[in-house]
Amino acid sequence: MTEACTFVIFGATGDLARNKLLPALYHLHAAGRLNRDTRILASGRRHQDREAWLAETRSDLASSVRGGLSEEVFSRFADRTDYIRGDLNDAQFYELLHQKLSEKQAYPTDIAFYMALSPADYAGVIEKLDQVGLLEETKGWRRVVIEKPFGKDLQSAGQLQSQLARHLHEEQIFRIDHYLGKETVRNILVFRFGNALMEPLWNRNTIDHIQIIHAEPQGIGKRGATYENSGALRDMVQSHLLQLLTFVAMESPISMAADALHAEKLKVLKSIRPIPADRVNECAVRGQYAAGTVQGQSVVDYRCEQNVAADSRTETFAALKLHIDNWRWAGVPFLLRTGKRMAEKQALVAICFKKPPQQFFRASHVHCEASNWLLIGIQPHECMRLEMTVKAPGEALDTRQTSLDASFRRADETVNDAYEDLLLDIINGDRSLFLSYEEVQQAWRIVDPVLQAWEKPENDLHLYPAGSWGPAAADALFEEPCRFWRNTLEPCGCGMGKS
Ligand SMILES: NC(=O)C1=CN([C@@H]2O[C@H](COP(=O)(O)OP(=O)(O)OC[C@H]3O[C@@H](n4cnc5c(N)ncnc54)[C@H](OP(=O)(O)O)[C@@H]3O)[C@@H](O)[C@H]2O)C=CC1
Ligand SMILES: O=C1O[C@H](COP(=O)(O)O)[C@@H](O)[C@H](O)[C@H]1O
Repeated sequence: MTEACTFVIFGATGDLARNKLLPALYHLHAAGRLNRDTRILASGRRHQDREAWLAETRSDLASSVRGGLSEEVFSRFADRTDYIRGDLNDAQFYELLHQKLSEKQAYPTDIAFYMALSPADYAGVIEKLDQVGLLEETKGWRRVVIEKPFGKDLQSAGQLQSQLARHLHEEQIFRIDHYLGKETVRNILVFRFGNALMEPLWNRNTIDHIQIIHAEPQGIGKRGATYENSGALRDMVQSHLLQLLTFVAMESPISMAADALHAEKLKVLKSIRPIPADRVNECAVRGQYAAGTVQGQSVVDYRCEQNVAADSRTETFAALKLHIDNWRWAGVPFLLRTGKRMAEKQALVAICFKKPPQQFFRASHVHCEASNWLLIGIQPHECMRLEMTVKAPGEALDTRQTSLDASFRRADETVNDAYEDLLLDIINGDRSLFLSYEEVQQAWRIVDPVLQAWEKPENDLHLYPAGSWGPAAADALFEEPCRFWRNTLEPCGCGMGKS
């Protein structure tokens, strides 16, 4: 049970709120994790009143919540909620909001403001909240949740940070990256730092390269206008994939407290070698989906999606090769890849170990010697799976791949969605899984040269058919012939024994 507080959601009619935040709050409510006095004040433009907003919310939840919607649970959830309609640019809206939040005993005085908005709106909303006194902490705490991306490049992130710092102190700012709330992602920390076995292997001596992959069959839905200003590099790589990289690559922190984690993650980001402007094409590949078939459904070109320019050069696919210049990782490429309208949903970290120094069993392999892989499946399948070479039964010394699975969930255990755990952290004031500004700044430093190069029309944009694994050009990021993208958790083709 958490302490009573008020959640004000700006953008409660948008994609994030409807698909992630409200389901997470519903689940927390259903599980008895929200204090009975906790209240949710949703705000948006599209719906006239609470009834209209609630009807849509009910229908959204009915199609998304685990185990199906319970009318009884929903009715009590609805009792916690209210809706306020208004335009973010209208000063009067904030007066109304202030009045509502001051209604006697209606709202707990500890308030979290959630910015489920386009990044361009954050600073203006915070300034106006301050103008009407809603950020004063005299009667209770005020926390502001900022969604990614924090700015659109290094310079705008700096401006946003200065604007926020005028109204908030750092402990009030929760820069959220929902990937850090995912169960397997947090398990990376336990797997690495809770097992003495892994540490001696976790470095350049045994690891050949590391892949961090996110693929999704979905397109951009109704987010065309937002996505056109973003693209895959800003939408996924600058935030989620680089954060995953920090968990995989960081040194052991002195504790799991926020400051200690931030410090180690920051060291990794600072150690990433800058990509020189004239070498972007060697280290980065961008793509855009063309019409195709995804999971049996025909889909249109990205350029034919709603609110997308007919000549758009926005990337829906990005792949990047990075190097970390430190003692542990020198010479180990980190390959990051994300795409929309890909063949399957797949988020995973694939760690490829070096091959044994002597190839005793070469004759038994079809394509090339097998490597050991550690597959960290984030979604849809959560796993920690080590692929090993073993002897195939029979007279000859033939080999095959098998896997050791370190399952971390019993069949009867359910797992919270990332947003559920992160919302609890916000209520509890725990910032360890939220980002420091310095981390955001470093992440922009890494992607900025690529963003700038991609603004130039002469730099390649590779079209890929929807339903594929992206443009073939991304294969060229591997320097050696026997390296390949791990698209799925299926055992890899190499080293499966004689065919
Ligand atoms: N969608 C996702 O899966 C994820 C999104 N994010 C981040 O969350 C943020 C929001 O994204 P998303 O929900 O997809 O965006 P949407 O475009 O779907 O939603 C934007 C919201 O802002 C509201 N809004 C816009 N302008 C105004 C205005 N002038 N006055 C009042 N309300 C306004 C809209 O209200 P209305 O519709 O009523 O006009 C809508 O509720 C982004 O920063 C995104 O990067 C992060 C993780 C995942
Ligand atoms: O932040 C974002 O993440 C989603 C993917 O999140 P997941 O938890 O479903 O993997 C992505 O679709 C969206 O474009 C991006 O803004």
